[in-house]
Amino acid sequence: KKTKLPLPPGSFGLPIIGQTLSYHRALNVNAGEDWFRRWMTTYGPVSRLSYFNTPTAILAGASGNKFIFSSAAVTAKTTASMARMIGRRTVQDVVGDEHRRVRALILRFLQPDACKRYVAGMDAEVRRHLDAQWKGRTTVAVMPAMKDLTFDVMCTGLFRLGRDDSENDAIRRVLSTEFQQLVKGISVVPLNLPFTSFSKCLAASRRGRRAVSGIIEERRAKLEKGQSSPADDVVTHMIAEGLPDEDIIDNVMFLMIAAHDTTAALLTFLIRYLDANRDAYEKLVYEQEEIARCKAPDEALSWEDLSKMRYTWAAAQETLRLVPPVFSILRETTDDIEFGGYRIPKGWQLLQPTSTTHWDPKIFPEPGRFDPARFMDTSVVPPFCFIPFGGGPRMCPGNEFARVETLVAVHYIVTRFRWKLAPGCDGSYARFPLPYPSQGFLIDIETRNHQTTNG
Ligand code: HEM
Repeated sequence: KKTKLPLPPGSFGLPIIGQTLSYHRALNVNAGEDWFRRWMTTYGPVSRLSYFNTPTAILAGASGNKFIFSSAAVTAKTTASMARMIGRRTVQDVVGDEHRRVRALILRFLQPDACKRYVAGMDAEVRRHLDAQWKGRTTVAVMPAMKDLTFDVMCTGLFRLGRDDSENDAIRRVLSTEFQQLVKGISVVPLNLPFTSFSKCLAASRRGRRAVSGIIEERRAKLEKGQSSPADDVVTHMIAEGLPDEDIIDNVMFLMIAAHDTTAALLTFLIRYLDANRDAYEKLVYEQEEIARCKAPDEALSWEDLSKMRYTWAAAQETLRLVPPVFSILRETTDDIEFGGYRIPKGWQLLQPTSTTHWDPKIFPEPGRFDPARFMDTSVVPPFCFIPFGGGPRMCPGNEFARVETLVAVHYIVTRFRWKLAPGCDGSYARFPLPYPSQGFLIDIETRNHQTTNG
């Protein structure tokens, strides 16, 4: 329905370029929060701009979040670069009943009951990684190490790429290499010219898709021979449910992007904040040592152990507030909408920065301070203000998987090692658009003399 309401205030900037370059430049020097603050000081909480050559509105604050997570006239939107690298049939792209169906297929492997079954496998992966990449070393680049870890946890848990045969190891290596490249292209301008970084990402995407296609063939053969069941893993489940191969590939590619760098960023920045906040560090170590004390050497963590890690998860949530791996959420209007006294036409994008609530001193006093106590009782956090996993029907279905993985990893890191920022590493970071610390966040480590800890 057409209304007479005005468009939001703002500017579309220069043709084609709009505000894309200036916003991305700000992200690259970790000034995204300031960029939005300045924009909103000029134009107010509801404003317009041009992002990737598309009219875009910002609906800042809790009411804006609530609106985009609950309005029937708003749907998901993927950047053009993501769509070309990952595909156009991912759970994030499809809508309505199709979205519900694909999401339910994926959720079956991500809800708490499924995550319970992953704990032992995650435990083994974390120990294996710490033995291979931390033990005996004096310095560790945390982000690359966490990326390797979360990639392997995802392959083992979600995709059941076993550790027991060299073929699976080879597939892991191919996928890991291609995704390191792919992730660099998430929000670049999709210019497929020779030697652009985007063309390298597209080439990586093609190789990654071939590897995923190989996994599908192998899983289909097993299913047909009765050697596997749809309940075994998400790929076999999608095959059994009759999803076309191209859709399965798109979804596996999407899950691989969604599941590993985000959690790697959370773990890296949690380690960074614990280094800088000794009080929180001591509390968290105390909690983990109490759990370790009750375990036999080499006994894996259990689901019950995880339920005792309240302070650790509060510290992780505080990290997600301060450095959300996903800086802003993108949506699209499917109809004209009205919000805050303005009209936002059908087909516009909505760009929702998390920082407008995460860093609002009225919601989180002294927002720059790392204070896990804010999340010890989450019922006091006002609704729609803490949105690292998004919200509404498209809220991240991997939040429980990420929680379990984070708790298991932190347990072994803090009970087995001490760390401090390495000389010459300043702990700063940039966004591409995921946060990446300078030098990968380099730390000096020493092994703890742990009589009480397992592993
Ligand atoms: C700390 C880790 C993670 C963060 C911060 C995160 C954040 C997000 C955000 C902000 C969204 C968009 C939500 C929206 O549009 O409202 C999202 C979507 C999604 N995430 Fe995550 N995520 C994380 C881990 C994971 C993991 C481990 C998985 C899978 C194992 C996963 C799978 C997905 C999927 C499938 C979607 C699309 C959901 C849909 O469109 O219905 N994420 N995530």
